[in-house]
Amino acid sequence: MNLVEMSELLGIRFTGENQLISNLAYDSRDVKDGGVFFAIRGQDQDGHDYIEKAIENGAIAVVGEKDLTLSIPYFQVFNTKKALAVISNEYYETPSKDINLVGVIGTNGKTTITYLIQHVFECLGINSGLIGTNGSWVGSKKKATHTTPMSLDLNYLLKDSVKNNLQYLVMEVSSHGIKENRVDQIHFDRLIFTNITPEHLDYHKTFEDYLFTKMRPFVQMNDYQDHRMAIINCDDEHSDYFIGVTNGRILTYGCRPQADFYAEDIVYAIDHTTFLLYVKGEFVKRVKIPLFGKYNVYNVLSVIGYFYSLGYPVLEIIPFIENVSSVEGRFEYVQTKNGVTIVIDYAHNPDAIFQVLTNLNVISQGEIITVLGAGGNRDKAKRKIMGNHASTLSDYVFFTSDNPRNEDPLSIIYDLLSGTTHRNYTVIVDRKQAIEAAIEKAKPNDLVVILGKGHEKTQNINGKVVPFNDKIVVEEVIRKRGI
Ligand SMILES: CC(=O)N[C@H]1[C@@H](OP(=O)(O)OP(=O)(O)OC[C@H]2O[C@@H](n3ccc(=O)[nH]c3=O)[C@H](O)[C@@H]2O)O[C@H](CO)[C@@H](O)[C@@H]1O[C@H](C)C(=O)N[C@@H](C)C(=O)N[C@H](CCC(=O)O)C(=O)O
Ligand SMILES: Nc1ncnc2c1ncn2[C@@H]1O[C@H](COP(=O)(O)OP(=O)(O)OP(=O)(O)O)[C@@H](O)[C@H]1O
Ligand SMILES: N[C@H](CCC[C@H](N)C(=O)O)C(=O)O
Ligand SMILES: [Mg+2]
Repeated sequence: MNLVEMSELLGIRFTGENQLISNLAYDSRDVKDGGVFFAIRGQDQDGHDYIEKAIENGAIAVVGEKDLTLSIPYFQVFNTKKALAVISNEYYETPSKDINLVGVIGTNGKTTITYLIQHVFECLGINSGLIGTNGSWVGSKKKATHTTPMSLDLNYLLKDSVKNNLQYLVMEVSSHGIKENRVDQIHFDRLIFTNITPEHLDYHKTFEDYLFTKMRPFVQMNDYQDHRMAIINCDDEHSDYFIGVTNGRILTYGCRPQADFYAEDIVYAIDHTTFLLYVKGEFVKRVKIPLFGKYNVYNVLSVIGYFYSLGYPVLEIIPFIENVSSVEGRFEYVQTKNGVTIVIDYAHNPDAIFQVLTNLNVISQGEIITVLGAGGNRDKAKRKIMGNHASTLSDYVFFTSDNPRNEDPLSIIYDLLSGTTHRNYTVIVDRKQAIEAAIEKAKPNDLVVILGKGHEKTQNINGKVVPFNDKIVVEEVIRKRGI
């Protein structure tokens, strides 16, 4: 791509010297000789302040929102993130068109579903890639900075997937990703809707904005592939909105007979769940999944629906799902020699906490001792409800820290405590000590449920990122106590 071509895509008249673009960057530190720098107004910083740095690093042009006169060509646009999505899509030759892309959208379940889908592809011997919270895999493993990467990084990963001959790519689509224009221009072949419950209201301000943001890709998909299809959880109270905006074919899943993929008679155990599966009203079989809880039945139904939509017989897919291992940080558990079960799970919003704890109450034979914190610099409204669920659905709670970031850890904990209805808790700010105390308190048959951080390997305290992993802490405590 050259500057003239870029200007045409941006709808801006350009009469300067035409030059070839050698790279695109939205961070001045990533600009190389011959590159175009996209200046983004951020929450903490303003990319426009780094234009000089970008020029020093070799930028030949800048795209930005402010009214500026520069020593190199400057393209003023209304929204730089939107411009970056358009340009990076063209720069990489619309790679999303050249791969079967499935996007998973919803408050909870995205990482689990994407992992299950990739596992099934692997079992089928089909090359597939994955982009999500726990990293991306498009031929080689890459660490993720975001669940849904910036448009430029996403288009690069998609191009890489095409180059690596991946036939399918499954990706998590976060509401931040949609609102930050990271998935503009992306051609989804399938979309899965999991559920929507309040989350990220610090960013979206209202639940309606969160809902309409999540609906956007379903509307966007109407402009693209003819064989598009959406797989929608029809038990979610907002599912009609998603069904309503989708022009393509729709498959539904849920625990009501009206659903195309329907589960009933769910039986729970710590290490598995079974349910009767019906497809389009026909009984298929009792399915046994090595995953915990009703919410995972929903996740599995969506995966069955997805493969059905691709034309795979359901009975061919089920055995693969029945032999899956658990997703890192999602309901991973150990049983100690003294009969205590310790669960590590990524539940970090009200609905996830509610789901995990209500399901655990069904199987619990002793007490439930929960360890919970809430993220700093994030949605404050959810904390009270999280605290309420933890205290009403557990016998005892250790309220602690979970990435306080730049907030005072104690004030976050006070917000959690404001939702408690009785005094069945202790506050221990240090997460390691809280985990130790919870395990120490547990008697045989009790469940220790450590929520919120799942797979995370670090904790952000006072803006500093320090190594921290719930699983390693648990292993250390077990070893130290010889239990
Ligand atoms: C709300 C949000 O998404 N913020 C994103 C936003 O950050 P920001 O607006 O604060 O950026 P900033 O740090 O102020 O910098 C502004 C610009 O200056 C640039 N810059 C900065 C320094 C420099 O030397 N040179 C330079 O050019 C930066 O690259 C940036 O483009 O733009 C940055 C990239 O330009 C992102 O890294 C950042 O994501 C932050 C880290 C983040 O935490 N996002 C989370 C909330 C998020 O997106 N989460 C969702 C998952 C949520 C879920 O489902 O639970 C996700 O998809 O990951
Ligand atoms: N379908 C579901 N409905 C409600 N809760 C779920 C569901 N699936 C998983 N959970 C809960 O949510 C937690 C996070 O699950 P998962 O990582 O799959 O979701 P996610 O949508 O990818 O989350 P994130 O937006 O943080 O990336 C799990 O650890 C579990 O507690
Ligand atoms: N994608 C979510 C992850 C939250 C995980 C939890 N441990 C926290 O830090 O709040 C976010 O960035 O808001
Ligand atoms: Mg995720």
